[in-house]
Amino acid sequence: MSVLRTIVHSSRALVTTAKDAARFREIAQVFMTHGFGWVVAQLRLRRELQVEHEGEDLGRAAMTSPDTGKRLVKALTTLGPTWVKFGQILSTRPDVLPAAIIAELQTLQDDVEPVLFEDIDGQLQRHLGKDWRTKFESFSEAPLASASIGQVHEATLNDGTRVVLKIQRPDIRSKIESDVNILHTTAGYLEEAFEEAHIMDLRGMVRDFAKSLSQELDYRVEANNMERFRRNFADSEDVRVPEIYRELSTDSVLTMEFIEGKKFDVVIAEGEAPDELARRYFNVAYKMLFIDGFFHGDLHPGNVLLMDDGRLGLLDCGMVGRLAPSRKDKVVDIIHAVINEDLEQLTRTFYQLGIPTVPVDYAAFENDCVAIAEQYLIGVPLSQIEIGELFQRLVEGASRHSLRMPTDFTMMFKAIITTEGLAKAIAPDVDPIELARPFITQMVTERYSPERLKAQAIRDLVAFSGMARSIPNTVPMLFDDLQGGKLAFGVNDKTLELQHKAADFRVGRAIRAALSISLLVCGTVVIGVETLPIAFSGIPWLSVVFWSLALLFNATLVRHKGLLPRD
Ligand SMILES: Nc1ncnc2c1ncn2[C@@H]1O[C@H](COP(=O)(O)OP(=O)(O)OP(=O)(O)O)[C@@H](O)[C@H]1O
Repeated sequence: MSVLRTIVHSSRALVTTAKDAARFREIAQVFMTHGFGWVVAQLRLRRELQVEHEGEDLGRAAMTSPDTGKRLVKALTTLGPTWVKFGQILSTRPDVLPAAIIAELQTLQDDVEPVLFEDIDGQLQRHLGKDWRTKFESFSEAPLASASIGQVHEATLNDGTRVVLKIQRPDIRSKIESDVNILHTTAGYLEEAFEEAHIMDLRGMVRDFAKSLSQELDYRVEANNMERFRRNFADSEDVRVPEIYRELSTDSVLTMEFIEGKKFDVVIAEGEAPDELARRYFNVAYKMLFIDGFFHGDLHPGNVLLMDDGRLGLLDCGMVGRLAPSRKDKVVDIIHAVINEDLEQLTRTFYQLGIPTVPVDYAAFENDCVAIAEQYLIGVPLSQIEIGELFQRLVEGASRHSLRMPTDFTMMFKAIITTEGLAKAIAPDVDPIELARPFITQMVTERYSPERLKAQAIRDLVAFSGMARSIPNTVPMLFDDLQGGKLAFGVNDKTLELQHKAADFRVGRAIRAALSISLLVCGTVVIGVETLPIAFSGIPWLSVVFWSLALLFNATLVRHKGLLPRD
């Protein structure tokens, strides 16, 4: 099993191998040289790795300065593709790093040497066969582009079709695996040394990162993504996704249709774009996000081409995001709340989406989020609402209350920020919310469509009947546990503490629900008894007592402010 996959499936830091040790030392040295000696010192690794302290040390206090961000960018660029990509992922996490550093990380670019053609030739022989040249009428040995994982070459098939081949650098897989291994080990050390790293589940972040890199390293995944985009946009006149030539593609070589066009960053720099282009771009991005729930994870201007016929050519589909239907419902709630300036609903939905790392004080969280949302929404015309920035600030706000956003949502927010930024750069007057309206309407219609409601009702019924069947067994067990004192928890770990509190809360709720139902039933039976000839004048009062007790138990169910019931 590859190291990347091991990391994806393992929750413990791996002990680095002897081969990794030299690289580990090199990485620590690079960070020290760029002013991060204090981190290495805090991890108590200086002596172990035998690294020397060179130059100025920025110290922890400088964490919010742009200079720290610039130095971090230099260190990551020096360390190569894995670290550049991880930096790019961190740049989408305002809940993890201060805004000044995020702004610098957003400038991270690959800075790589092209691969020699003899190495490319070796890769093509290994993957397409020794006679690979016979499969092409012509093949351009000068690269069209050289990126961190692969190099792109132009070619012509024997039937005259223009194609490009994305060919992986020969040694990239093992280099990335070794670096991710080190990154994972370092994340474990950082979690032990810094509480923030622990709260943010840095190892979990590295695991997600390893998963997405292992997908980027397998070009068959990119081919699948492209084919899915092609299906989703089969009827669209707005977009063109390159066709894949499967017989000339493997996990390390991707052969696809050549898309002739001008990159969006050039279009923007030339300043010649009509509003219609921004509209097209929004239509494509909104359909991916809101209708398909399957979206391009990196729709920056370098990955979009403007074709001669006005269509948009989509490139680099290795990283994609997904939103399940239930998540899309939350997006509807958020946008609905934004349009209606309903700050309470906006806050509540963010809370429901977040993953708490410690028990959350909901009232304080709500105060903070409402204050943030007010700045962006109240009195601001719809066309001028900066929705991406609002989400970013809300994610930051949530993190101050130890609420982490799930990865699919941070990816979605990043996609919205990129879309908004790009479309505004093309046409500053375009109104993103107005353009989103038809998509939101369609999402709402789908959400309440008879088919969806019927499917949901069936799912609820199945879940409810399962629960009803288990009540006769679980309620007596819960009473036994309660009497035996097994429901008392004594946990120090903050994350576990929360989970246990939530479990405790659910168990308590189940018991109170069972008791109140029993009391209601008792009250009703007693009323029934009262109607018998041997009526006893105290019985109606007995019923009132039972019902009042039932009410009292239920009232306690809704008093848990800090742990609002989640869905
Ligand atoms: N189908 C295509 N048609 C025309 N040009 C293409 C096509 N695919 C890629 N290119 C060119 O190659 C460049 C790099 O391709 P791509 O963005 O897919 O690589 P990358 O994913 O950035 O590489 P890496 O994953 O190694 O960072 C593009 O910016 C574009 O100029």
